[in-house]
Amino acid sequence: MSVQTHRPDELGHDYLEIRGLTVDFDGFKAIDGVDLTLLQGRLHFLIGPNGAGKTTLVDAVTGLVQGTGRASYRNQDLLSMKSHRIVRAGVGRTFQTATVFEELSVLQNLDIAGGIHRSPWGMLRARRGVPAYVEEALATIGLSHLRDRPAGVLAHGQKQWLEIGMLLVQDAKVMLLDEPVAGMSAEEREQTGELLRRIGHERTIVVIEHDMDFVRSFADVVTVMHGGTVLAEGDVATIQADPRVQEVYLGHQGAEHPDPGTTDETTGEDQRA
Ligand SMILES: Nc1ncnc2c1ncn2[C@@H]1O[C@H](COP(=O)(O)OP(=O)(O)OP(=O)(O)O)[C@@H](O)[C@H]1O
Repeated sequence: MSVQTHRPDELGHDYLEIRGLTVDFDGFKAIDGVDLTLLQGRLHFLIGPNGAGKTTLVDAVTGLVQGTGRASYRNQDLLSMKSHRIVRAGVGRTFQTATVFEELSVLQNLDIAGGIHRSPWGMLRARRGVPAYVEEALATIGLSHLRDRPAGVLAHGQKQWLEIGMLLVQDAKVMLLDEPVAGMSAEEREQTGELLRRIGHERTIVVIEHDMDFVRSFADVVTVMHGGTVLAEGDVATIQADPRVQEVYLGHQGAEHPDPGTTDETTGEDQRA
């Protein structure tokens, strides 16, 4: 892939810049001096064997664990901010398990998520109709026809899309998604990839993923983590050809740590043609 010669802001892109990020759990460095530049408009995937530090990195950037170093977004250092302020600054995340309110309708889930930008007075006032930005999010995630259904009855994939919709109504410009296609059918995975492409033009999207098929289909940039550090970064072809990456996966061969070039980590199936 081409070498970056300009700062991202000189190119008019929004971006999140992580420098020297370290997370220390009682002397164990789960993240150890990570540098990453995550740029608007490119689907950026974070891969790596179990325990590589992917989720901890997202936890640190979103204020769930304390990190040192810097995570700069629009002239603010996220590492010095509380998690609710990070959300208000436009940085949102999803978790490995969906966190929607199951008894509430799809619409109510979105309305509550959008509430972070409304005043308490605005929250209390009777709402006249559905706000345009909620309608828009419903259409984008393809759930308009299910708007009045309780979120609990949604299919697994639809719940993940609702979570992405909740980030849309929060106006998250940076989205950090933790294994969004885990447990989805092939069709749902394809639809999720298309959704991320659609919303990714105007946003900085980072996806933690084990499903190498999904990574190959949709990644613009892949960062491989190992032992709390960045092992390699590049497009899919570059990553698959990198001997260090092959070593990390092949060196731990088995269902949990397969070769990224040939195996689907979620199924363990060999995908060589
Ligand atoms: N709160 C914690 N206290 C101590 N160690 C932790 C804590 N959270 C995570 N770790 C350790 O930090 C390392 C990185 O974990 P992390 O969950 O970030 O990895 P990961 O790359 O997301 O793995 P997976 O793909 O399995 O989700 C692991 O060794 C894990 O056991």
